[in-house]
Amino acid sequence: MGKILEVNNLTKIYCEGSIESKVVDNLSLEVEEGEFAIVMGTSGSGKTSFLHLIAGIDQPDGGKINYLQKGLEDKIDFGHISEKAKTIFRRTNIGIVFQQQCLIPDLTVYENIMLPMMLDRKRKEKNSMKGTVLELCRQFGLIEHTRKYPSQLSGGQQQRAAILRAIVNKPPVLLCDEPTGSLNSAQSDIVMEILESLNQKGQSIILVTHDIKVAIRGSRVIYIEDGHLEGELRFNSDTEKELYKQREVELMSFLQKRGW
Ligand SMILES: Nc1ncnc2c1ncn2[C@@H]1O[C@H](COP(=O)(O)OP(=O)(O)OP(=O)(O)O)[C@@H](O)[C@H]1O
Repeated sequence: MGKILEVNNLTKIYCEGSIESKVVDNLSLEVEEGEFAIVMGTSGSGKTSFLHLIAGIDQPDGGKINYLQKGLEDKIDFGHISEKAKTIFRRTNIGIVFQQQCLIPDLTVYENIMLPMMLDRKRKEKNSMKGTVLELCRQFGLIEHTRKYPSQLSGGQQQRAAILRAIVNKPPVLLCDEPTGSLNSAQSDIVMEILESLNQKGQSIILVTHDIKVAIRGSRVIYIEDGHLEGELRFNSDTEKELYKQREVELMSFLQKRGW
């Protein structure tokens, strides 16, 4: 497996009046294909700002974000391509899940999940798109809810629909910002099981969280402090559930050393 993302000296500065604050400060890191990278750090350390930069939602003030296209030598310098090229690239290569589900209220679950496929330039046959959406809903427990509107679903069901919408175009990278932040622990568990099962099938994931129980489902924890990479922890690749307790102890010790 090769690298899927390279971030070099990434910088983001916000200005309030004459005061400049570097919220992402010369941050460099790499993400491997098939990795489940967890981003942690104290509140205000720059996690969401980092995610928004690599998602192309915000423009960096310095540094490079290279997405390495599967099977191609070419790198796409995501921080320096036009807005139009970025939108097209993002539509097929990056799935995004936020804490608030951001489903379109006037569309059914089925229509919400179908939407990225409809927008995809390489329009597929309508029947095959329908089959893909229904199969995903079947696999992830939403098949009985496809005709409902988001307001008729629980928070956990809405988040499941948001994840399916994010992955329906099979993006090489899935970015998640606190995807379980508004869910109770049972709903959070279901969402994490879905993300884990996607990752086991090869989906690369970068996920921001404060939650230790969520973080131990990943393969690596990237710790951000004051906008820069302060440390990393790699978990044993074995995902047996009995090992989660061990991971939790490891992670607690890693975080405590950083004053978390
Ligand atoms: N649009 C903006 N304008 C000015 N300052 C901003 C903006 N967005 C974020 N910030 C500031 O940047 C810093 C980093 O914010 P960010 O949301 O990235 O942190 P975070 O680590 O995700 O925090 P949390 O864990 O609380 O969500 C904070 O001090 C925040 O106030």
